[in-house]
Amino acid sequence: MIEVRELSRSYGELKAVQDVSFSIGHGEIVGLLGHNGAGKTTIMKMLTGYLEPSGGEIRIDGLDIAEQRREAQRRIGYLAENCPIYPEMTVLDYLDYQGSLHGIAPQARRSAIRRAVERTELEAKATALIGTLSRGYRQRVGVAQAILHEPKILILDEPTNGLDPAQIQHMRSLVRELAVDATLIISTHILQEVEAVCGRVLIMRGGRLALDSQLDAIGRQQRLLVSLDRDPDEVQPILAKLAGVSSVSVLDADAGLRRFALETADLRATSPLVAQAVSQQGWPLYGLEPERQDLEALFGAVTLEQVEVAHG
Ligand SMILES: Nc1ncnc2c1ncn2[C@@H]1O[C@H](COP(=O)(O)OP(=O)(O)OP(=O)(O)O)[C@@H](O)[C@H]1O
Repeated sequence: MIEVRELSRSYGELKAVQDVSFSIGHGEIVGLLGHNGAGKTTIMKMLTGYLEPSGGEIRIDGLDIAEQRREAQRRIGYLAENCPIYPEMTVLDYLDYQGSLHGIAPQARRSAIRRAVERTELEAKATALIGTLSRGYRQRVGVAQAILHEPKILILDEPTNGLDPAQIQHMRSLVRELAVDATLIISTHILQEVEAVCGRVLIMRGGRLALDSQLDAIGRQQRLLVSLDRDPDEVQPILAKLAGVSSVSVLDADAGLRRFALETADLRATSPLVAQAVSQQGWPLYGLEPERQDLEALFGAVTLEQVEVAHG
């Protein structure tokens, strides 16, 4: 449904997005995560055809966005980060205007607007001026605009940004409801957002795709964290050769202590082997524990500068 191959975008010297590839199937809800400036909005603008890539290819439903931009855009609904909304227009007038931009014929527009207003629960505010609405309602107007032409793909840039907890709950249930008959990409830097609604996560770091994983696979990953006061050059050859250990990397370092992350198929079997090897070397063992493997831990690990020192 969405195919992205080696996508890049530079702003002058700055490489905002570099060689990003992924494909997203029908009905998936994908969270695009990353710190500020990681490249999320730039990717979304390219996916929606509003920004030209410097390199690479995007296909929407088989259509090359560079060659069939209009056709591709008909399949996409987009809530931009700071959704440009006209404060002096009423909700209905704004949706009518957006409907015309989406190419919906005047006779079909009325029922499309009614449906979008119902789905976003905007009935009570339909005749209000947009400038008088709370942030939560304005976001709903943005979503209503994005779903007017019933797109197969919805791209929402920070849909809960600036909302209060009740509005966030409402937006989350709306997103889940929209996902019943559309493919969704949601950009956010809020991890709970992704955990609450997404099935898969793409994590960006410095313009590159650092991780692409199903959320249910994340809990199953097995890593053992070992805290030592030794150099990676010293530790790596010893730990990497232990039975079951497939890689050893430095997770972080603090006050002379390094945490090494060991990938292993069997945490239980590997732990005593590590303790034994460390003790045989005469190294003090400052910590030995399974990694807390939730999205937060994973996000921290992949967005930190991670130093890979070995692959067994
Ligand atoms: N029009 C522009 N001109 C120059 N640099 C830009 C432009 N738009 C974005 N950038 C830069 O490109 C990088 C990626 O920005 P982008 O907005 O895609 O990140 P983001 O992950 O969406 O961040 P945020 O979470 O803050 O919205 C940043 O360093 C940003 O400053």
